[in-house]
Amino acid sequence: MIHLRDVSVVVPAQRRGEADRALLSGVTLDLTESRIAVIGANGSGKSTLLRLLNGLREPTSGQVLVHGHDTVKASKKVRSLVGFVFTDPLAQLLMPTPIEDVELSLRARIKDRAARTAQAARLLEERGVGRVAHQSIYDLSGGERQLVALTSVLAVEPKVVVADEPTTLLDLRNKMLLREVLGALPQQVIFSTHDLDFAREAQRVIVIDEGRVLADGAPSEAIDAYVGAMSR
Ligand SMILES: Nc1ncnc2c1ncn2[C@@H]1O[C@H](COP(=O)(O)OP(=O)(O)OP(=O)(O)O)[C@@H](O)[C@H]1O
Repeated sequence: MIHLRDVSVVVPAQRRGEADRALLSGVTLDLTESRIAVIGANGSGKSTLLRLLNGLREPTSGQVLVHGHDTVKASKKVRSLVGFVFTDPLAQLLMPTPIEDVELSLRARIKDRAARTAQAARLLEERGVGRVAHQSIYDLSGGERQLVALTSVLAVEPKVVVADEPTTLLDLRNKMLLREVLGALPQQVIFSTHDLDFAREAQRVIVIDEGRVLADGAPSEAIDAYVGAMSR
């Protein structure tokens, strides 16, 4: 459960004479549903919103609470509660091979090395990427990489998974597979997407426009509001 209270994110002017720039303005949201999609035009503020949810970005004003923990004051706790999946898995895969990457995620919970390796192998197997466990991450397909990144994120057993356009770089087959995998997770999943069919699978859709919430509610109504706004 995540609550945003009158959150704004403002970046200071880069040059003299320029105004400060608000990336998000006065956003208040109670994120309680188990599947929430965030949609909006390029540059509308979707990534900025999602990054607030695990403390990757701090609000300039207002507050973000994750299961009661303030993302600024309790950033370490919040990062353990919220796993973040990036559009490009290479942005988050830190180790040369999948098995090492998942092992790294498991380091805090499993001290014994052999047990950790065995668990990493089991988790990769469960996600259908066991056969590439020892391959270089650079030799994996985009779909395999995204599944490995997700395996590493899930290895720390977060309560919430936040995914920033997780299917954008994937082909149709892998898009479908990842949608299925995310759909089956027991965790709360909050994702941004430009794929309106994917957004329709959520219980709730939030439309961001120029840093503000333009619409928020059942998928069909929120998507209609978005399409209407984009057609104007
Ligand atoms: N650190 C920053 N400093 C200045 N501007 C920034 C910063 N981070 C993001 N922006 C700007 O804020 C706006 C919103 O960016 P954001 O990445 O949240 O959009 P988005 O809705 O996720 O876009 P897309 O669909 O293209 O991924 C963009 O115009 C971006 O250039």
